[in-house]
Amino acid sequence: MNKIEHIGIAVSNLEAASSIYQKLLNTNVYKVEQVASEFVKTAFLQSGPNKVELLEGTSPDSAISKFIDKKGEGVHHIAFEVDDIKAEMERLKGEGFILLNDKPKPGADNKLVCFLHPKTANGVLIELCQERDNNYDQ
Ligand SMILES: CC[C@H](C(=O)O)C(=O)SCCNC(=O)CCNC(=O)[C@H](O)C(C)(C)COP(=O)(O)OP(=O)(O)OC[C@H]1O[C@@H](n2cnc3c(N)ncnc32)[C@H](O)[C@@H]1OP(=O)(O)O
Ligand SMILES: [Co+2]
Repeated sequence: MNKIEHIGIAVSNLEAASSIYQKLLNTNVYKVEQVASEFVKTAFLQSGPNKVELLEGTSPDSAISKFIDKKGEGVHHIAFEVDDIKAEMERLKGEGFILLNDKPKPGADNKLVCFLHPKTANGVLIELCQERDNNYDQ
């Protein structure tokens, strides 16, 4: 596990939240990306080594929409950068963590991702992120 790759924040309105975080971080959104498979629209900001991912649900069934319905807006997950997501998934499975997807899946910002259930990480949803290079076999 390398550095924190991003902090995911669940928001009800991506544009309004982007404007707030642009003021807060004194930088502009560098990428807006829809991840249809996750039913989310994301906006990324980076200041120094700190990356923030704002997420709006695009369907009532979206994990983000359900999170906001239940808990309101706020910090949704912590993503860690990994060099080899498959190896890390095997290691963490062996350590008793519950993986929410059994294969790496495409994420935003050119990553392959896997999520760990919050109940196996003291109530925190954890995301593993590996840079998605072109010749990655799914
Ligand atoms: C991939 C694009 C992008 C990227 O970076 O590349 C993203 O980050 S996409 C982010 C959105 N996608 C996901 O979050 C996928 C993984 N999440 C899930 O599979 C679900 O959200 C899950 C399993 C965490 C929760 O499922 P669900 O909401 O259907 O179940 P419950 O509401 O019953 O929740 C079960 C239990 O977990 C607690 N919970 C839910 N979400 C979170 C959270 N984000 N952080 C901490 N805890 C969470 C919830 O409160 C329930 O707890 P309980 O004590 O049983 O009430
Ligand atoms: Co994320």
